[in-house]
Amino acid sequence: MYSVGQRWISEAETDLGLGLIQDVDFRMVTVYFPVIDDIRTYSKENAPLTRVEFKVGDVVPLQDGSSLTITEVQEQNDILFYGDDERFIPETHLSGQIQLNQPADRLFSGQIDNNNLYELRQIALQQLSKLRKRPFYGLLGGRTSLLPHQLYIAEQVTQDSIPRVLLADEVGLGKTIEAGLILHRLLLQQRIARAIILVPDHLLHQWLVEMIRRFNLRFTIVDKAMVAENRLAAMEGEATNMFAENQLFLCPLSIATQEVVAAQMADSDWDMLVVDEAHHLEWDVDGHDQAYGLVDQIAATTPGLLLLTATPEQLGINGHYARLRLLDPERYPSLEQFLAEQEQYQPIAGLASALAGDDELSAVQQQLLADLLPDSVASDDRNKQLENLIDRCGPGRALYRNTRHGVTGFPKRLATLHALPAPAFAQQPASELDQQLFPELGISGWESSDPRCQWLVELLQQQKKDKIVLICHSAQTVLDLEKYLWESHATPAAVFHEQMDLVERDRAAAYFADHEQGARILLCSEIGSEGRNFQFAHHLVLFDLPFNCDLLEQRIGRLDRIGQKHDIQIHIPVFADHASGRWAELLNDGMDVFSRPNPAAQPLLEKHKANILAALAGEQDIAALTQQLADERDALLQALEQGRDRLLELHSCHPHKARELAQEMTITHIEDEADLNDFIELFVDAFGLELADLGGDCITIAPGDHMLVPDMPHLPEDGFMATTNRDVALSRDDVQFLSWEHPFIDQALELIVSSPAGNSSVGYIEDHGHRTGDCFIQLQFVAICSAPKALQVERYLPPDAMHLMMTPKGDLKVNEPESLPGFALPLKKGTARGLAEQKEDEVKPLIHKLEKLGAGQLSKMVERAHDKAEQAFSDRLERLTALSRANPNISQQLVDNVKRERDAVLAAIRDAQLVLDSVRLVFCG
Ligand SMILES: Nc1ncnc2c1ncn2[C@@H]1O[C@H](COP(=O)(O)OP(=O)(O)OP(=O)(O)O)[C@@H](O)[C@H]1O
Repeated sequence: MYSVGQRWISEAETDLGLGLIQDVDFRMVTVYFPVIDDIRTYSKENAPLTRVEFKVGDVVPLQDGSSLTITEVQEQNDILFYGDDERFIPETHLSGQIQLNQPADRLFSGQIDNNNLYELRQIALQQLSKLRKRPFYGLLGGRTSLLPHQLYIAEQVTQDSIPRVLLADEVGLGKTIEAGLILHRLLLQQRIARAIILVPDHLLHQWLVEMIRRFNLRFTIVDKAMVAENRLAAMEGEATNMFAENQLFLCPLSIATQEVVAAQMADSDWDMLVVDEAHHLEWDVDGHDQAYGLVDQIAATTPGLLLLTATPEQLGINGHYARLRLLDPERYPSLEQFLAEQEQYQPIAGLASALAGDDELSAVQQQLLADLLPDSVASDDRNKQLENLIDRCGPGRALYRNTRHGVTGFPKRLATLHALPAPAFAQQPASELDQQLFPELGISGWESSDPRCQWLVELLQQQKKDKIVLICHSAQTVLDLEKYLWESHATPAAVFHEQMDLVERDRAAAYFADHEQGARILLCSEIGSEGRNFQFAHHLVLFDLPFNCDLLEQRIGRLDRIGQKHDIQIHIPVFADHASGRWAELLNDGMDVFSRPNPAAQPLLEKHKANILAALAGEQDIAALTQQLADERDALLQALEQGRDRLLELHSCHPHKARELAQEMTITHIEDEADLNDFIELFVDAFGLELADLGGDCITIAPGDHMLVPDMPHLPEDGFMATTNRDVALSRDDVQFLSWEHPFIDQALELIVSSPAGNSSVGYIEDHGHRTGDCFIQLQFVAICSAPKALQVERYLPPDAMHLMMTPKGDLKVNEPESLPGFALPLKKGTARGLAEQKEDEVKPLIHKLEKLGAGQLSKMVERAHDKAEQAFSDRLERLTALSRANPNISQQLVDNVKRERDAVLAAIRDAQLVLDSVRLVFCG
């Protein structure tokens, strides 16, 4: 078969050009590829090579740069000689640049793909088109349950431009997941490439793991070693920006605020900045902290900004305003205006609720609607009116907050106060608040006389096997308690406090999480009260109570989060007749902070701070104050529920739409799962990978011995375990969750459509009603737009642009591949080649004719896509323009951005080209 000097082409890597056989032995064949000036050695048995033979009429380029129009072909000693009227050239002299990857060229030069590969290519094209058109593309591939409130936010904020929003869902409702969904979608759509996440130090690894495990997003951690290396390089005169090498970074706040790191970070270009626990960014009229300054600086030049906090007002309303200002400076020009607006939401919320509930509008509400939305008052569409009202007159488009009230399905919080006698050290007069609330601080050996310690031991005994999280104010208390439990009762505890380094903290959390061997109790200082996931436990001990209701909410939120399956038992040991006992009573009976997240609590604490402090010190009647707080709490809650919070709820999650979206996505996922399983089987088979069924909906995919493409990205050397079943993926971290959005599948799709694999094929059908030997010609065209992917032009002009089929009788079928009478069956390669050669003279001109016909359809296709895109953009623009007139929520810059995007999309559509993607001849057998 193979002879030295012959020209062959690699079927899998056609971009290598025309290869020259250099050596053949009894087992191997060696081919030199001039284009890459390199050789490849293949086993003779199954080399993916095709012999290249040109024919009379072909024009071929030669090594000397000239070309030859072939008029005669001769063969001597297995080598072809091509001649025209003047010369005869051996095939060795042909240029190596020749690339036979066009479908028709491949078909008639014998590079005929297996029918399965052709089918696979069609599936890949259709699937890519389907994915690109999906409004929720990028939100299905995460290893997450499809929760309506999260999907709604992620879809809403990524629809138009790159989001700048405050994700302020109550604790544990999934802000990290929402941020992950948003990042995943934007990265997949290539609308962003460079992102940095700033996190409190103790949440660094949790973020890293969540991003990889759930979204396959690999972030580079900025750590001390990286900073030291950068410093060293600078000292050696090789200064570089440490953020230049990679695209996705996770940086602990303590490192981000170091001068040299902050400077390099601010000097880098980012597409997205994410800040977790953003309430720590401190701002006041008089100044701000370093972290706020850094975020302010980066936010000014970065298109996307996500701030995450469950307790936006934890450090005061001013700070909340300042963070909103970072997101949208034009919407929030001054603190005074912001505070004034807070007072005016009630009538708007009343109107919004009436519209949402389809209630009859009162005369006052009708007038309000006319005043607020003069352009949509006449509309019958209540949904639209509601949307417009929330858009234009709500607390701002930058703020999203889901609450348990809206999301539902959470377990109960059951708090028990345990009044214990105050030990002697706690009865000393204490002027400082900290001394009153945390009397053990600074007292050595306190644990031996503190009844809370013995009480804790008893609690551990009572709860038998259940895990317990204990949170207290200080690291020293944690250490003392650990010692006490171990030395007095041989009870090991996991500890988590600020004096441990990050690795030790993660190890401690893992030790506690371990079901079999782990500790039963985790002792945390206040740093354990933020962000961490301890929902596998349902007993929480609040060993002391901080003077901050939002902080308490954060503590309880460690257990009361998505995934919690039990009611949460909150145990609160306090001292009777003591500040700690009085504080617990005020919190429980006055402000009601333990039974549910209570938005009225922190404002009440701030308002009555002086009286509360006096009551703690025993200088004021506690019963009267408790009653006053309870009365005001109910009134404030009612006002909030009827005002700001109601608007926020309506804006953050339209329950009906959110449910519909989640349902649609669930159905799509089920369909996807079936399609994807078929695709994986075909792909693995066609590309020479190994697939094994492990049972329980799990498979392994591994490299095979005869891979079509030697190095497949995202395919580890020893393969990987995977599942397409979301429930299995959610319960098993050791298997990858394969979806159409998984990088391995995404790469597989790209690999198929960007290579010639499957673009020329021959098959046959039985039971066709035609003469044996007749053939159907199938041509698939793709639309190519040379526009950045970020513009997502494919939403309007999907790649699988047109399918043409000519029947043996000469009838033309447009976009009806299913009208082929029967499923095309594969032929042996030799038979397929013979049939294609036989029909070449007849079919080649027909293919050219069909190609021209296809090209003629381009203008109509472009026109349709243009109209569709224009319509979509005009809806968006109309809304934005109306908003910007009526409400400062929308800046002119946003309108201009959308216009620019529209112009670029329309231009790309106008310049689209139609290209023949694949050809198949289907013979009637
Ligand atoms: N859609 C989901 N599917 C599966 N698990 C989820 C989902 N959403 C959230 N979780 C899990 O619920 C827990 C809480 O989620 P997350 O950490 O995102 O909440 P959060 O709002 O950021 O919490 P916090 O207010 O404490 O910072 C985490 O363990 C997370 O992995």
